[in-house]
Amino acid sequence: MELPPEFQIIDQYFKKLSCPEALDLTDDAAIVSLNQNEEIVLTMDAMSEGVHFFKNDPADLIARKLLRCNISDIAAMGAKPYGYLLALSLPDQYFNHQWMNLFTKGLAHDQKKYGLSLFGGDTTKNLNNMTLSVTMLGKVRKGQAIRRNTAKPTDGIWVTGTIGDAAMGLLALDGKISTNQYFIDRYHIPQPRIELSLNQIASAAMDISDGLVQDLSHLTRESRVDAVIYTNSIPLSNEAKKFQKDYFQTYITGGDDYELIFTIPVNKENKALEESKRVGIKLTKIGYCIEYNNGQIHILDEYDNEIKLGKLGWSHI
Ligand SMILES: Nc1ncnc2c1ncn2[C@@H]1O[C@H](COP(=O)(O)OP(=O)(O)OP(=O)(O)O)[C@@H](O)[C@H]1O
Ligand SMILES: Cc1ncc(C[n+]2csc(CCOP(=O)(O)O)c2C)c(N)n1
Ligand SMILES: [Mg+2]
Repeated sequence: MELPPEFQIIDQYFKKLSCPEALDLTDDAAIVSLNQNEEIVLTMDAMSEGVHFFKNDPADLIARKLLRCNISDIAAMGAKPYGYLLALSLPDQYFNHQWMNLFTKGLAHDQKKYGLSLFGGDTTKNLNNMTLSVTMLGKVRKGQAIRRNTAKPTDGIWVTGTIGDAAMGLLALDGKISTNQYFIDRYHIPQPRIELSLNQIASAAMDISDGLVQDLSHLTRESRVDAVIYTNSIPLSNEAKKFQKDYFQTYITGGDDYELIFTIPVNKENKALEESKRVGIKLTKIGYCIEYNNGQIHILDEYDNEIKLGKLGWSHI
């Protein structure tokens, strides 16, 4: 399958600047050896006003989403968060006690929750928009990071939690559906699945930021498998079930989920379900991998008819 434009730019211009640790700029994070037993996982996610969040969103929620999007990439690699660097580029109006105090309260709240600390950063003025950027470090036992490119035909395809709630939150905040606090909370406060330890269970993993189908297409392309997924199996919240028919494409292409999508060999499914029980995170099998034919994803409805989508997910360009 063809790369979305954003990823064509990365592939064409930035890949040639990268080192082996960068994994060809095709994964959620880079992996750098720390010592004999550990590796450092490195990722960076930026957020801009009007693109990732709303200018008037409460500062503590902006801060928490910023950390959580990055933590989600660490979780996608099967690593645990260690610390982060923070770059702020803000218009004048945000450099005041009220905004800074609330923003740093949000950071402090999630630092505590996820056992993180701040290593450093940079603060600049921005003449136009607010842009916030985090570089996050995680740690993982050597050789245990979970890559995107290691799924095999017959492996099951699984997701954590429920899909599509945050995309509905965005519609609610945009006034396109009536206001719904559950969806809005799912948009503002992602739940990175860091507690889940799938290191010796999953054959490949990534997080869903751009939309389930598009992100799965990265996993299939990199792993050189195709995928079959069933619309009926995609886990929806009780709220989302109320809207299902009209908004199904939004659920699977809207993004902002920060759930994990991963593959498991069939003989390890029981182990995965034990881990799910241990941490209290729901895992759902939505399909399976088949032999490679261009990394295609076949989406089958309840009658086994294949659904074709206009767009697979979010691309910035
Ligand atoms: N400007 C850039 N320079 C170098 N590498 C980049 C750049 N932009 C993206 N990358 C790399 O390209 C890959 C894909 O980036 P992307 O931000 O889409 O990550 P993702 O994990 O797929 O999505 P998300 O960050 O939303 O979870 C990553 O390896 C990332 O480090
Ligand atoms: C105000 C507003 N408008 C639109 C969206 C939707 N959105 C923006 S970026 C993105 C993908 C993840 O980002 P990235 O690929 O940069 O990590 C998604 C789903 C939003 N969150 N807020
Ligand atoms: Mg990611």
